[in-house]
Amino acid sequence: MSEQGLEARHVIAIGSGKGGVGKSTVSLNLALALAQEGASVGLLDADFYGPNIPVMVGLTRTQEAQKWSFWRHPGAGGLGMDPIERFGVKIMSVGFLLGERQQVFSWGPLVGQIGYQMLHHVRWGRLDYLIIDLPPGAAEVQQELLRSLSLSGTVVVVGPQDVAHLDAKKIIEMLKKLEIRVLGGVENMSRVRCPCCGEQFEVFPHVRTDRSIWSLGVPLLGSVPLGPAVAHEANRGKPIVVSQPDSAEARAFRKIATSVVRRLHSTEDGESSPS
Ligand SMILES: Nc1ncnc2c1ncn2[C@@H]1O[C@H](COP(=O)(O)OP(=O)(O)OP(=O)(O)O)[C@@H](O)[C@H]1O
Repeated sequence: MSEQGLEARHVIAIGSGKGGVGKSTVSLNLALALAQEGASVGLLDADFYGPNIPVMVGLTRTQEAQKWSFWRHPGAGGLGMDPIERFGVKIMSVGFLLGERQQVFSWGPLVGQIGYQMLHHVRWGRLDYLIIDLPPGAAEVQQELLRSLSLSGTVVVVGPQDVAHLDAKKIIEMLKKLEIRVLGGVENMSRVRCPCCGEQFEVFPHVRTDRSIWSLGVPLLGSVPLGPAVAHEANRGKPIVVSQPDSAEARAFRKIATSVVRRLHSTEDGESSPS
């Protein structure tokens, strides 16, 4: 799709019902896995309340912004803004424009405008995929942002807890109402992998299928185990897909990338669910 500054074949938003389930981790590692396959990839961190992608790629801004500047579209006499390239992915984040500890309380009315600006007034160049990390939840802010985007589809990230699925169902209902396609779900931190023997086990009680998002016919794109290295590497600014490409977690992210591409090229909905 091509509209003003953005020329992307596919724009994919990553959402979650709850915070902390790994939405940014999935967004980043999915973008990197697609880039490793030779695609031209952009990543827009639109998580207004917790823009964590900069930290996860080793970039932080300490200086607080005094006001939000609206820069103009590059083609309309404005300068536009360049994304920052890390590990082969072009990145733009709310976190590049605010201080790391800066809290903004009144995003509400501006979200649509800022979302549009970060999408269309940034010099992304030609992209195969633009991945968008949404704020968690299904409130007015998320709806406003989603309305301002022209999406190929969405991916919903869930944790292994009953309540994570309960909240994720709300975002799926919201996407249905907005007539936005759900490409599938990612189950993150579903199992813990023992660093000594590699054996995997569940920490939380298994979510009953009828209470899970899979009961809504959402296809499972892949499951990522809870691996301490994912968090350690992210804190060092080195995403796991880049720093430990042979790990079980990196392999899981690459499998998710393959599933996403497959889903983009299929028109069918409602596939497999986890056992
Ligand atoms: N599979 C995993 N194994 C271990 N740690 C993980 C995994 N996935 C994510 N984490 C860690 O969990 C924490 C939360 O992840 P992340 O920031 O991606 O969540 P989020 O859903 O985007 O949160 P929020 O929306 O509240 O910002 C981070 O410290 C991250 O490194």
